[in-house]
Amino acid sequence: MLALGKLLELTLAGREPATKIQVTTEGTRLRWLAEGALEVTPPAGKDNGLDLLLSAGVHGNETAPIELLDRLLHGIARGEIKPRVRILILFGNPQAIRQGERYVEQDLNRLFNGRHEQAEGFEAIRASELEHLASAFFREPERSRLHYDLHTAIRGSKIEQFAIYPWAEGRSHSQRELQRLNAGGIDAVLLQRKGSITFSAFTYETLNAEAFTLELGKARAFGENQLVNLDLLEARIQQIIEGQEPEDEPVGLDGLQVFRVSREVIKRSDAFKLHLPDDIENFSELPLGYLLAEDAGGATWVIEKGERVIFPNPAVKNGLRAAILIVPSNAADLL
Ligand SMILES: O=C(O)CCC(=O)N[C@@H](CCC(=O)O)C(=O)O
Ligand SMILES: [Zn+2]
Repeated sequence: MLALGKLLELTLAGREPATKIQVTTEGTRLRWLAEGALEVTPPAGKDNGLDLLLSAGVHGNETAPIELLDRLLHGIARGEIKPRVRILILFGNPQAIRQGERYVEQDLNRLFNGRHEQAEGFEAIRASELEHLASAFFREPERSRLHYDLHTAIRGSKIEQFAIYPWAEGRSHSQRELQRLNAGGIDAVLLQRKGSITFSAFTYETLNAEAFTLELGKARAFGENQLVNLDLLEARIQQIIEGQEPEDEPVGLDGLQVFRVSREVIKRSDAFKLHLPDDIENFSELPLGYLLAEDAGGATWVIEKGERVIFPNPAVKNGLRAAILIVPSNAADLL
């Protein structure tokens, strides 16, 4: 295997490769760009016009998606996977990956769309670097742009694998991309209704890519991901990379559950209290009228009809999202 196929090993060791460019016998070029960042270019004449950004490890303790990208890159570096698309592989937060932590100083996935300019520390610098790497990668206007930012969640989930679809004024949802995801084992999509400061929101809103955060199961340490089954997604990503997606797939989104964001619960102060058991699962429906959270100044969040909760986390810093309330939706919301 070409040495640059060992991007994860290099990243875990905090080392730069001696050789920055390598080419497989078939002519696929690997180029090391920065820590945890590698560009793959298909052989001349074999490129089908898609630019595919695959990121994982934006949260350092979410290892199953990092292992997935490592497997795909090994396949490419051994010549077993034959790319027909340009690919940018990014391990988002190398320092946090080495430490096995969600983040070191601050949540990298709250520093995009310029938010890093108002922050300090190495995660702010990394967010800026990731924005530059993604912008340079998606530089050709006539090519298709697709970004999957791969994550796992802190807690268990009633729906294990789901996508978060960012929002931008005037943009419609791509049925093709949703169908692709559904074929890759993604069972639900959550539609955002406003702009955001996550990595996928940056590539969607600012770089005009089709972009999704993909939640793929529960976060565990390296080597402990036997319960996270990524077979369908891995097979689909490999098909996208090789330009080999089936042409005769049934059209439709019948297998995909649709939710939309009802409200975000923002923690305003140290007085914030979230009234949920520690083991509550994502997508749990809460009773109408339930007092979900309280904050300084008498602020309260009371559950409205049909609301379910995902990503509850009272430990976030003040000013950040401590939970999302969502409601079931239907294809009519897929504009
Ligand atoms: O399990 C949790 O509480 C968080 C899981 C996670 O990291 N989710 C992403 C979602 C990003 C998005 O909203 O697109 C995050 O919180 O950054
Ligand atoms: Zn995450």
